[in-house]
Amino acid sequence: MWAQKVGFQNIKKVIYNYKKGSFEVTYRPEQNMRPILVLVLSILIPIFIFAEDGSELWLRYKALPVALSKEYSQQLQFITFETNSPTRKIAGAELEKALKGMLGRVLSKSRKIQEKTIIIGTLEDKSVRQFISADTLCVCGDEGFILKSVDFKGDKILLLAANQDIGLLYGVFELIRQIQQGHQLSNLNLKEKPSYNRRILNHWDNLDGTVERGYAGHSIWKWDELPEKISPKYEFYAQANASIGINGTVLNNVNASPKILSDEYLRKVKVLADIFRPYGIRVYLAVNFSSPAKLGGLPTSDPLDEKVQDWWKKKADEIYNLIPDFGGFLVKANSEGLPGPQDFGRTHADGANMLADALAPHNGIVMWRAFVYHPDGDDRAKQAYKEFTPLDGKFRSNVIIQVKNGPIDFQPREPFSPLFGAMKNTNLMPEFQITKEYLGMNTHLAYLGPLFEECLDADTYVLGKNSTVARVTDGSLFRNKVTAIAGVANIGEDVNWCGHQFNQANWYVFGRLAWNNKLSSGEIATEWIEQTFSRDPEFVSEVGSMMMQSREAVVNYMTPMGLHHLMGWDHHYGPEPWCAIPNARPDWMPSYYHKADSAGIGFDRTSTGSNAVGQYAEPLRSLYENVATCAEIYLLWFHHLSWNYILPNGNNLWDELCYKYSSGVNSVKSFQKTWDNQEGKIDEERFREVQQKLAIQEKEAVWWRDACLLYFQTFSNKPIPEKLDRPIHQLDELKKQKFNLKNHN
Ligand SMILES: CO[C@H]1[C@H](O)[C@@H](O)[C@H](O)O[C@@H]1C(=O)O
Repeated sequence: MWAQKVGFQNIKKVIYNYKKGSFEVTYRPEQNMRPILVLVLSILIPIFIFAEDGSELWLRYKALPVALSKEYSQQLQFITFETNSPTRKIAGAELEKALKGMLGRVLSKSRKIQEKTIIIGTLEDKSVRQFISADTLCVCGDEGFILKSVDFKGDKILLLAANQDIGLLYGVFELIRQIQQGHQLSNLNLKEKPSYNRRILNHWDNLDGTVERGYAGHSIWKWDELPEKISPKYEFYAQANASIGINGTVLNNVNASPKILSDEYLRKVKVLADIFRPYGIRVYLAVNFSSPAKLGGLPTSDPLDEKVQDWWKKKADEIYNLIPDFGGFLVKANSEGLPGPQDFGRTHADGANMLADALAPHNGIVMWRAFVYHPDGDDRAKQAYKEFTPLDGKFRSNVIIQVKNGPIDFQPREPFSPLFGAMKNTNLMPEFQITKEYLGMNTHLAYLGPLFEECLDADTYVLGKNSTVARVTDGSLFRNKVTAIAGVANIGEDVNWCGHQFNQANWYVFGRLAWNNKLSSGEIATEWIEQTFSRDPEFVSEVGSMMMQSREAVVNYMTPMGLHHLMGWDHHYGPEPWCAIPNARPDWMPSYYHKADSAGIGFDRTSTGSNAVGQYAEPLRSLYENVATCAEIYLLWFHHLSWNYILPNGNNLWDELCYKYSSGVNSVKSFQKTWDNQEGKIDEERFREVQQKLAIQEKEAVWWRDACLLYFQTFSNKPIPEKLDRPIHQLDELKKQKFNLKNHN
């Protein structure tokens, strides 16, 4: 009836015009209701389709409170900025869009410098040269910038200066951030230079569109559509990355298909590289070491074979012909069944150097992963160090060894990998995992800022005190020319990009720490919340504190006190501490790691155990070795302790484990309350989505607690302390449950 009244029966088709941002309606002959219809559709349908969903990430540019907006509007009225390059155009457009959104106005372009102006440019711009010298700018390097308030005829104006256009784009994003957060512009005096030269996302995206350990849907790279069809997401991806300083992306999985280097795929890669270039983002590819044989048809892929070397050289030439600023290769070799130089009796250095020689004429680099372990009977945690330290100094200068933050595999908590600092004559870069393979994937809320920070700030002591992982890898300790940091991306084609609204914060914090490894994860959380959700001080403080506790909560309900790898061996999601598959690799089984028995629990890595402590520099080695000085967070990583072992707080080990698991569950319950308090402060859609996920997280935290405590209790034979909640599950039932990740996500 109603539809008939407004004339819906007359509509032939409705198309959304992306460029105009409105709907176009085609009618059948009678068009008497046309104007009303257009109005109704243009208002209602966009609201329905484009309700808040997280797709804009942190680039929302919401209107600021009137008073604040007025204040900024008074300070900023004119802009002097020649937007004469693709990067400058992007920077100019972004600033305009942001100011329109936040202040409801745009700046007037002006060539003449006058009060209330922002001047943006490099030393090529006369307006900038008036205020700054090459000497002052040289501290910013190629990508940094200076953003400061300068005196002008008794007034203050803003200056954003850089050596290169890309620095201007980064500076514009910084200025937008400052305004979004309501900071005073008149006191601004920022001199920025990124901590690492290469700040790279690693996509574990397969060519068939699936993503290894990806929990946000399929890959955003549409290989079957490229090079002809270009998704609008590619550009938004570049923009989001540039906003946090990421300047490189490895497009494909480290478990690499040789096909990525085929002519067909390189043409697709070129299209992406062209889109990313003005955003300062270089493309890199993960390569399969057997490509010469598998793709090129050679009889071998031996790195010392001249034909193989020649094949790689020609391949590099072909790539650089298409993509002149191609970044280089990422290689997973002789790891988890992948081919590598050891297949031919050669070393990692032989393999990496061969590729490095092919890339060197084009200034490309090789990122060679140190994620290696073999079921050889020795402690898995020791293997990368054992395999790589003898090769120190043997790698070419354009090779960098990519080392996971911990010695095992992206666990909720691990001590830092002992390789950091142990190879003083080799470039080394940290690899973090942004996708939360072992921390609840797209369901659990866990902000990884504190995890990344814990590793970067950890002191390796290799050159005495303050030899942190950050300084070991960013060139400040060993003066490396090639510096880099990588994060395994959590991006997919889900509407909100990352599978969980709060997973966006992990992409964000990775980028911000890669840009400046001295920032604190708490500061970054605040920035992210203010841009993504709200500037309401109560919201920021409550949600910020929830985020800051969230990773520790996961540690507590999954793997407290240094326990690790208790997850199901294949899905890595839920608890399976009992898992023992006959004939499977022992180092994939949880029992390999917890070593629970009637005497106690934990992995003895002291000098009388596997002696993994021996790989750390003094005084760490002794601190870890001695149970009395080993930090409680790493206790069961380094020690096998009796259930009766008494901790400094007076609890025995069993009781303390029970308290820790319970406290993890209680934290999640408190997160639920915190979040419920925020109702009405943000849009309904994202509010409900997070609320529902927290409810699942609470259930699963209880699942984790019960599974681990009930199972370990079969060894400890001790009761759960009186004060604590009782398990709600039965161990037998839990063991029988067949967990299927596919049904879960
Ligand atoms: C790409 O493979 C991954 C594998 O899926 C993952 O379970 C493990 O964490 O690490 C591997 C790696 O880092 O190479």
